[in-house]
Amino acid sequence: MAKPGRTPAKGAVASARILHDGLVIASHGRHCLVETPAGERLICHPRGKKSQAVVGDRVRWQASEDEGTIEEVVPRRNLFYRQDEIRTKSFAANLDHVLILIAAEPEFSEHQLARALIAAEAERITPIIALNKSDLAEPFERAWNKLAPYRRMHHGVLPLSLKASGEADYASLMKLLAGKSTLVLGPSGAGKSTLINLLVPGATALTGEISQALNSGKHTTTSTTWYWVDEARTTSLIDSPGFQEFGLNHIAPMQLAGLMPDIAAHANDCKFYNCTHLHEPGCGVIANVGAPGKPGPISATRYRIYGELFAELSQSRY
Ligand SMILES: Nc1nc2c(ncn2[C@@H]2O[C@H](COP(=O)(O)OP(=O)(O)OP(=O)(O)O)[C@@H](O)[C@H]2O)c(=O)[nH]1
Ligand SMILES: [Zn+2]
Repeated sequence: MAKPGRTPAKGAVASARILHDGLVIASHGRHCLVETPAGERLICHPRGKKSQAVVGDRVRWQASEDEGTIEEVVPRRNLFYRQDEIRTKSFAANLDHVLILIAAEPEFSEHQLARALIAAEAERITPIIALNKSDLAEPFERAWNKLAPYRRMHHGVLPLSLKASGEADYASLMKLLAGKSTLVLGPSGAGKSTLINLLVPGATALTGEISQALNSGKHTTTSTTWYWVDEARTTSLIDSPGFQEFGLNHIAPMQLAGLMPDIAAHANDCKFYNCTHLHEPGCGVIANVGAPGKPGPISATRYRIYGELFAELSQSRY
């Protein structure tokens, strides 16, 4: 925000009653940082419940003193969120991709990965899985093998070594991400900061400035931040914590199979139209689950995750 033209916008103060376009690039509590089409940034407050915005939202705002009020949130094309028994947490809106970054080390949780992929499918957001630290040969091979079912699914897996081959990784990431808005998620230690700093030099410093602006000088971290990768502002990365405890309470148990592509591929071959794929005779899913020594199109682990999630989501409904 120290960049010329990017200070909280004094120039944005205009006569009242005029609505301006803006993009929400960070939020903290109820207020957010809004960027104007000219690249100026200012703090805005929601007018009421209906104008509560999240990062990635396009908004219409009105100037007030040196700040603004959000008068309207433009209808979203999608909203990536998680939901547990207690609360709903929105990560970001209007996304093209969710990039899930995991690494050879520390070992990742397949359960957590499966949950994030399901949440992305539910909002029709294209997921990308990247596996970092390919320089750690042995753990990488183990993780790569564990990802076999995901490599076979439509999204594939992108191998990275962000520290060892930054330049090559920059090129392969940009090939996928150019012109798109991508939310980056990942467990702690996978290399999320390394990735963001590779694509957005100075991102860490920028985050500090943004959270200071939003918290009136206090040093607390903002939960979600939008970064432009290019000067022309066509490619963006959104950094958000919260890969852990990925609640899927917003998804109905009977929706689940359709959101897991390897299971969905066989879910229409069942004898009963309302098959839960848990125990029914003539189930096309069960018939395609692999067993030790007999790999099937659906991995035994993926099928187990399906069953566990089905039980969890059935329980949370009552
Ligand atoms: N061997 C190896 N280490 C890497 C690679 N990329 C990142 N690291 C290291 O992994 C550690 C974690 O990287 P960060 O970028 O801080 O990870 P993060 O996901 O942001 O982690 P949190 O800050 O805990 O959320 C650091 O010590 C990095 O130097 C890589 O390609 N290979
Ligand atoms: Zn079935």
